[in-house]
Parts: sequence; structure tokens; C-alpha cells
Amino acid sequence: MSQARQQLAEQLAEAVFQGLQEDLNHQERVLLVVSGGSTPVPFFKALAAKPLPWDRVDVTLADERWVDEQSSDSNAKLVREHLLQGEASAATFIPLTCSAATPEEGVDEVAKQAESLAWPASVVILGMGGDGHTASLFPDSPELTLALATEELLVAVRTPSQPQPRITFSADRLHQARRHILHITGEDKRAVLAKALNGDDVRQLPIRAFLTCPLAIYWAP
Ligand SMILES: O=C1O[C@H](COP(=O)(O)O)[C@@H](O)[C@H](O)[C@H]1O
Repeated sequence: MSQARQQLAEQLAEAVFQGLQEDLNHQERVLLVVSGGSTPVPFFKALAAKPLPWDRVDVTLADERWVDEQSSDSNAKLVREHLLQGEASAATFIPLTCSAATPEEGVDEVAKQAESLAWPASVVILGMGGDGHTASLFPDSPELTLALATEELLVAVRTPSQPQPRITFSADRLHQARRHILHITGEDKRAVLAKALNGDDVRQLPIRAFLTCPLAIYWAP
């Protein structure tokens, strides 16, 4: 882990801590929506060390692969192992999978669970892939148009470029958050973001759906 990425993770954790604290001053519970993948690990560790009243914090994911929670591809596993540790284990975590065999069969059950969270989210932290996807809004997904337009909470997604089916919060539900942050690292992702900022076809680079939120960008080489 480079020093720059570690510093970025710590600065991001401080910003998220401040945002959650601010909302906790005037509401009983707050909701934090995090992303999966590999980028957030140092951020999760830094945030877990923050002195929050974690028993008043709800946590969920922006998206998930429809895999068993024991799978190394599970974003929920990542959250449990790196964020919900120490004092932060008192947070209420709602994963985005259930016992149904497919996301299409399970989406309503997961939505019922997710509706019980403290919406609107205080902070949504998005990641971004090299193809410009964010959450599980993929350029090659047949469900992209639906996920960008629906007012439903969650959408089941099948994406040719991805090995597993997925589930994602809709763009609408993520848009409703009070604060939006993009956490990315590396020159490749900086170039993708620059391309996204210089165009407007959201189907080509779905991260564009969040560029006007406004979106705080946390990037390190
Ligand atoms: O598949 C996913 O990828 C993105 C980016 O992940 P990273 O490994 O490049 O950091 C992530 O934001 C998303 O939650 C995840 O499901």
C-alpha cells in the first residue's frame, strides 16, 4: 500500500466520520452506503477506528455479487472483515443477498430488509471500475437503463462482462443521499474519470450518472 493511498484512506475516513457525526447530532440513526471491490480496504480500517456511536449507524453496500457470503468475491465478507471490527461491530449491517438462488428471486426480500434502513443515506461512497461502472451499473448490462431510471430500491443485474449475477441499488436511491463520494486510485481510473467528465453518454460510462450530485472525488496515484 503506497503512502499516498493510505493517506487518502485516512482523509476519506475523517470526512465520512464528520458527515456521520453531523447527521447524528440531529437524528437517531444514520445510514452509510459503502462500495466493495479492492479499493476500500484501507478506508474501512481507518473508519472502523473512529469514535462513532456505532450502535446508531446502519451500513449497507451499493451493490453485491450474488455469491455466498463466504466467497472471496462477496462484498459483504469484505465489509465484515475490515469495517465491522472493534467498536464498529456494533453497527447494523444489512447485506444485499438472501437464501434465494438468484438475485431476480431474492430482490424483493432484500429490498424489504433494506427499506428498514435510515434513508436517506448520510453518505454514499462509490467506487469505479476501469469500464466506468459504479455500484453494479455496468455499460454492458441489459438492466442498465432500468437501474438508471427506476424508483425501485434495488435491481437484479446480469452483465456479460461479469462472472456472477449481481444486485445493485438503483441510481435514484443512491442519488437521494446527502453526501456522495467517489473513491478511486491509480492513473488508469483517473483517465477513465477524465473521459467521463468530458462527455455525457451515461450508457458508455455509468459513473456519469453521479457527476452532478455533487460528487467529492478522493483519488491518489
Ligand atoms: O465490482 C465492483 O467493482 C467496483 C470497483 O472495484 P475495485 O476493485 O476496482 O475497487 C466497486 O465499486 C463495486 O462495489 C464492486 O462490486
